[in-house]
Amino acid sequence: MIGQLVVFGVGLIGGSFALALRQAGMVRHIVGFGRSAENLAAARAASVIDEIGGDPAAVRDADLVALAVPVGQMGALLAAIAPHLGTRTVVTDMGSTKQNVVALARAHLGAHLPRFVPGHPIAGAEKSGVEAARADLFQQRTVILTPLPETDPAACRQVAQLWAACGAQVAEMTAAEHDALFAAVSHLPHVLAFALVDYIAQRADGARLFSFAASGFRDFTRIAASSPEMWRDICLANGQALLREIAGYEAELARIKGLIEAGDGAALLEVFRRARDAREAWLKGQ
Ligand SMILES: NC(=O)c1ccc[n+]([C@@H]2O[C@H](COP(=O)([O-])OP(=O)(O)OC[C@H]3O[C@@H](n4cnc5c(N)ncnc54)[C@H](O)[C@@H]3O)[C@@H](O)[C@H]2O)c1
Ligand SMILES: O=C(O)C(=O)C[C@]1(C(=O)O)C=C[C@@H](O)C=C1
Repeated sequence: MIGQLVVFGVGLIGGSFALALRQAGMVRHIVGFGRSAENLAAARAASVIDEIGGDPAAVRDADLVALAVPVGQMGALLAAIAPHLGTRTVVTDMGSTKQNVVALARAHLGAHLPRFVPGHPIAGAEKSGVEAARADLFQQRTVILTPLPETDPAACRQVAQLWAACGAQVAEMTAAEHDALFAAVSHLPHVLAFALVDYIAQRADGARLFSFAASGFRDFTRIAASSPEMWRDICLANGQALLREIAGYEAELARIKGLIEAGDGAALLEVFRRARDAREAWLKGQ
């Protein structure tokens, strides 16, 4: 049970974390900080938070500070809270990239670094803002923690217990492993979805194409409805790993293009069967 939780960024993820902890009876008082007064007022009205924060110095009374802002905002936020953190306060984040957040924590947290637990819930949606927050968002989902060699094991345990109370399974890996992995299975697909929609939208006949697009296009591009700011920040923060995955995908597309040019139906069938079987096996293993 934590007395005071301070959430920076009461959107889909920060709001869902607050709701899940409250529903689990794990928190007494929640203070929310944000950039948009309207979003914070909605969070207060929906009892996602108990209080709208004003001065970042309020973190001195917090048991846990959760950073759920776009990863491009983490540096300024860590710098703003660092001078005010109480010695017992644990800080965690929910950013989709980990090496940059860890580097920023190293740059700003000083002696407080061991009380920082980098994290990433592998759950979400294409929706943003507190209206999209749900108490059950993390049920049966994985949360990855990427503790540093310096991280206090007790702080790490506490964050893991809180995520478990939200219904999640907790896994640990290094920040570098995390960023390489999610470049392939999360960051690349988002870039592809945004790119496909933009490609169609920029064409002179885009409106006509959209008017005939159906469920295949809708399914492939659902995630292009995601927050542009969040995805810009992820692409910039994990650029190297993402560029490697884009190159790998380009090579795969070039192979398929070659098979179409050659009229090689047997080889196309083999690729598509292999992909369909791999997807089925992945879904069965979920
Ligand atoms: N959306 C997902 O599927 C998903 C999943 C896992 C992790 N994440 C990560 O969680 C974080 C939050 O994403 P989200 O989907 O909840 O976004 P969101 O847009 O729903 O919420 C982010 C909130 O942070 C606020 N904010 C932005 N800058 C701020 C600042 N400097 N100080 C205080 N508040 C600020 C915004 O006003 C917004 O309310 C991101 O780092 C994202 O990469 C997202
Ligand atoms: O379901 C979605 O809409 C998501 O994009 C969630 C998703 C992903 O699976 O790629 C997106 C980013 C996060 O960092 C974690 C999860």
